[in-house]
Amino acid sequence: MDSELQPLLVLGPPAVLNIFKSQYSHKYRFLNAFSSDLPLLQFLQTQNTQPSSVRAIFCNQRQLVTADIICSLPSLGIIATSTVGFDHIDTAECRRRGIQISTVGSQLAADVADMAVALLIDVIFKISAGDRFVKKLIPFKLWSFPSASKLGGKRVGIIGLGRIGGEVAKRLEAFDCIIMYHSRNKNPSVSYTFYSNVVDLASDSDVLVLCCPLTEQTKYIVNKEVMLALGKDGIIVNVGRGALIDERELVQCLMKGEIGGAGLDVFENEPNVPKELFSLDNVVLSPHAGALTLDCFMDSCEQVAKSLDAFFSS
Ligand SMILES: O=CC(=O)O
Repeated sequence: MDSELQPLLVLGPPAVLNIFKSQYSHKYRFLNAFSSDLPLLQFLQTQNTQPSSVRAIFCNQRQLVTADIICSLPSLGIIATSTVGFDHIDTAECRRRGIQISTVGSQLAADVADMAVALLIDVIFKISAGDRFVKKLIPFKLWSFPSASKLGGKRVGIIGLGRIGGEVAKRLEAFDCIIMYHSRNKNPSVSYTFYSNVVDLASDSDVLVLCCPLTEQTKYIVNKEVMLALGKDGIIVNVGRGALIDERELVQCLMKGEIGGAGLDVFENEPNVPKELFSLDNVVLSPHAGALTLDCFMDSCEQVAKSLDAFFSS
């Protein structure tokens, strides 16, 4: 019976939810507030649900879990996000209330790392640009496409050597890239060169790959100074969060040729993407799709389910 099911407030789009629903509808009553325009309390009323009966939220980065939302739910004990990043959740309010935040990991890290490498290869070898070129080709011009540079030997500065950054490093090592990194602390278990300063890392790198979480400390970690240090042939790949880069400056640097190119899976004001980037052949854009593989969805669902099980059985 419905009344025996745990209410689970869903704040995120249907893709992962639909998979989760198909597997766990015997346990949870899904309150899909993401598709509702109503304020939360009104929405819960339409679902005949008391705010105090909601102990868990299932979300992802497409909807903010604000202090207001958290405050409306007096019994909330866990926020399970099907993402690695949790910058969409008001962590200060969670700390204050002792609310647990659970995130997901390994499959997602692997897929996002693959996306980072794919974007880098695309920018370096001009694959998307070449595709556009061939499709509007006047045959005798085939050989006039600008040449690419090789990936092997490139010095890659990874910002954030956590799970995703570690996977990126592993993959790019196999391409004979030289790996360096910046993170909050030096990681004694890796031999890559550590930089405590991002500008220094950028001046010694051909490529910067952003993989760190977005926090107050990392917002705009790549600013104009960092981009100028990277230089006119430098490439930036961002699979972390858009606001890790000062996007306005990024657009300017790309348009003025102050950096060489960019592969971007994330944007500062998603779902908005700066239109100036659309006509740049040295820029490859992707719709925050690094973690959109079916394997990733399945794995995330399993991990969210485990966290919720542990929470409800404790
Ligand atoms: O963006 C995706 C994630 O943080 O998992």
